[in-house]
Amino acid sequence: MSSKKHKFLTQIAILVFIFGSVTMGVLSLGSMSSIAVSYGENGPVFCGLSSDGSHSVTCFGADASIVYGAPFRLPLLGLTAGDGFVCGLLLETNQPYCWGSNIYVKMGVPQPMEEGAQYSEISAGDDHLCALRVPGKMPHRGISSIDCWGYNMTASHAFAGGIESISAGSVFNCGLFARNKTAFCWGDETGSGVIGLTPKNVRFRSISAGGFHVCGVLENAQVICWGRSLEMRQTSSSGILGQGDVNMVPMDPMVAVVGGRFHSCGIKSDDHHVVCWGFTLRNSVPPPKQTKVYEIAAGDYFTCGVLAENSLRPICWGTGGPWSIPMAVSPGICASTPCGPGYYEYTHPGLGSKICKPANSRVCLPCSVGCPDGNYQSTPCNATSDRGCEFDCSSCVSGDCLTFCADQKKSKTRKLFSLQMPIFVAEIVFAVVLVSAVSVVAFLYVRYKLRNCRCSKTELRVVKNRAYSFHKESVKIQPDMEELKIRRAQTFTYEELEKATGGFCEESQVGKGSFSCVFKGILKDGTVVAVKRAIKASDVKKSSKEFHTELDLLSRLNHAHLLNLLGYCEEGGERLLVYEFMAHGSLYQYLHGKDPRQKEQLDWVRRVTIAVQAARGIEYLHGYACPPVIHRDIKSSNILIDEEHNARVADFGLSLLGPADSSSPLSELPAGTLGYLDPEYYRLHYLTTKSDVYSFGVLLLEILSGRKAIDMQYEEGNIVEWAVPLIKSGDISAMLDPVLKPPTDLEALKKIAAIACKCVRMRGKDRPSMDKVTTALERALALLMGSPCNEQPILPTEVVLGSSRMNKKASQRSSNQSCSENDLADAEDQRTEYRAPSWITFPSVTSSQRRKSSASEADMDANMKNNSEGKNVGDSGRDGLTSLEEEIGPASPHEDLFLQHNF
Ligand SMILES: Nc1ncnc2c1ncn2[C@@H]1O[C@H](COP(=O)(O)OP(=O)(O)OP(=O)(O)O)[C@@H](O)[C@H]1O
Repeated sequence: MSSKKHKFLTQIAILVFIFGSVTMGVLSLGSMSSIAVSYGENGPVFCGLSSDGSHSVTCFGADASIVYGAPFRLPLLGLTAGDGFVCGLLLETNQPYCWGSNIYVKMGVPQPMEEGAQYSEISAGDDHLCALRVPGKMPHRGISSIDCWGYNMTASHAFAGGIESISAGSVFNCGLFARNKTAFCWGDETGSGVIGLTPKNVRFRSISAGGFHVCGVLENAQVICWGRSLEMRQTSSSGILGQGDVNMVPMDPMVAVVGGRFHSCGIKSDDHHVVCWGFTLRNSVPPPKQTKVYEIAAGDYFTCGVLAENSLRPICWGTGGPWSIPMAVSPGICASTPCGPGYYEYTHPGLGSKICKPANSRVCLPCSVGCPDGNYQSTPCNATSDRGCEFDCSSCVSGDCLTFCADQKKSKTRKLFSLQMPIFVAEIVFAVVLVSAVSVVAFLYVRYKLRNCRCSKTELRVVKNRAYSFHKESVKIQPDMEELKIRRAQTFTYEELEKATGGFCEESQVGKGSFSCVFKGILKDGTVVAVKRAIKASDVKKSSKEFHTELDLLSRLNHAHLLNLLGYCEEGGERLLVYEFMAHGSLYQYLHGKDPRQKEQLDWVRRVTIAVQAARGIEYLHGYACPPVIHRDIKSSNILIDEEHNARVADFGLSLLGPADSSSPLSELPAGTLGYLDPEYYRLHYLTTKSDVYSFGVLLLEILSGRKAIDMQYEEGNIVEWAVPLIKSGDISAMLDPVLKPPTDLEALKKIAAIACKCVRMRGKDRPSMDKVTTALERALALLMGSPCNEQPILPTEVVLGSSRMNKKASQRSSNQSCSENDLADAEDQRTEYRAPSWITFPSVTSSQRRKSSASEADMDANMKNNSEGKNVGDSGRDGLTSLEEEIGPASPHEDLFLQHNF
């Protein structure tokens, strides 16, 4: 092979490899990107690769050694930056070239570790640079090499398995394995405190290191962060830093994240807007609102992005950097293979594909997932363009949407008018003539009929009264109609839903409940939905109440683990609710369905994850909805599993709005499902949020044992009566689902069983509140997933939930503290420490509302202090079901009514 050809093929191989890593959107403090932000004594410097295809770099900022040292004649593939220096990967040789002033990193090409070594990606930390070697150039197959230069870092590292990308933090580095997409980190653990916290067995799309933390985008596009930034809370009291905790990640799905010193920013996947969290310096410029970006890169306290518009202008925020950057930069790094699934090829309307120099190379950008609120997807993402979204004119909320729809309506009307004017006029004339003729005939007929009619005074009064009562009725009807005008739910016609479900045919039926049948349907725009059709009940009033309660509740509630109501239809006695379709049915189907393989699929981690997610949904109903909502029918058939295998709490048909003070009882006729029903509520009609806690406890036992709540094929048919004594005797293996192999360490499941026991206590006030249950379950899940220590519950919790929890004290506590303390008790002590502020997790409620709710729980807890909360599960003799009569008195006279109602 000629050397020219060899060089050409090598370059293709390099570009192919680069494509694999770069398109994953790994940009950060030091990762490679088309833009980079350096920081240090002289302040931040922005560098960017030109968008004209020259691959030349230009820098802006106060540090002259970087601005004037930039090798603008050398074409670069990508950039990365550290403290006082910037590096680029040379397009021709695939070797790093650094410039600026940092005594630890050599300027110019860093000495290659091996003669002729070529690199696919570079990433800079504070005082070091790491580079990932091109696999073809490595001596051993299946071994990846990463070379690092700089302070305490100069070494060549070999890793078993392909590495997809690397990202450098302040004094550490992380990488992502290509095969199983798990993260690994190495470097100075004492200085960073990040390495030991790296989550195991968690699959990432991309990771991105910041100063002392790392954030990663999970496969479901949720972001989790881990690291030591919490300790900077101390620094904040000195007045240097603003508030914020980088571990408290917004719930929004994202396509990319970057890490700054103690903050991170991400690009939201539905609208590509920037979202930032964590510490920022006081008086810093906030991140841009409602601004779409293609790419972002962070320095220490300064972050920049590339505007997603034709100008491709950089935009920056934070502290101290250059604000005006008069250049157009490339929206990403050039790759030589076609964009893979989930990516599209960027084309600039003016420049076309001139952005990339190597022949047949292109910039691949990640497809957006979903559309912003109030929009629907009009076109899917394809090889050359992102998905398109259009305003949904049937559910306009924003001003933009209203203007757009009004304009559209106007232009449609104008078009229609000009095309159909003559027909229209003829139709109107015809209609007027017809209506006049009918009116005249009707008038003459009525006059003829009434000619001999004389009303008595009594008759007149009756007529008057009727008129009055009609008026009264219409007055009463009005608010009901108003009630139906729900902000988010859309109205559907019966015909639309009939079509969507193939005429409600048997094949499309996916489930049946006591009040309804559930059908799978496909709407006109291709959205797959579940249509819940109310069974025409003889007691119409009751089912109407169900219908309206559910509508009202669902349209107001908003949480990742609640089932979203999309719309409704009420026509001619038919009542239908339209929900998101849950591709994997219900937890009940998994646990007790006919196919035993389904049950096996739910391994322990999956089961506990579902429990945690369901707990979060219920916790939201209790603690964040205002007034609190009591579900009243928590059971496995109401826990649905979505496409991504996340749990969603469904069926609010039996929900009641709770009293504002969640500890005060609501006397209602008991409703719910046998086996899950809180004995206190059932017997005394004493309904609080703790009734849901009881049902949730039963659900936990069901998840652990794989048994139904009531299963008459066993001698002991009631799950609580069977499982609780076994757990209390310490024989947990006897109650675990025999279908699954028990985990090697039973500790986590023991903890969950203990939580379940507490939930099913006889007295509501002795049961933990849902937020405590959630926290305890999350800690158990962390343990199950093999977190290094369950003192750090953030990682697996975040991993699974993609949500944010904060752990104020975790980093302050000594690391040698026991990992096996009673979790629920711990959780109770640290309740406030793990609580994410409501604006992140639950945007529909204010934190003050949350605090109020927590306070009322705290009051309750104070009363409970002398109770069994602090006791070991095993020593609470009063928990036994045999003490039911003694504890809550005789059965209520309404018991029969309850049975009729439910069964
Ligand atoms: N959104 C959905 N997507 C997919 N399947 C669903 C959806 N909603 C309900 N189902 C299926 O339909 C079944 C019946 O649901 P439904 O809410 O009507 O009754 P239920 O909760 O099982 O019983 P009950 O009404 O007696 O409480 C569920 O168990 C589930 O299998």
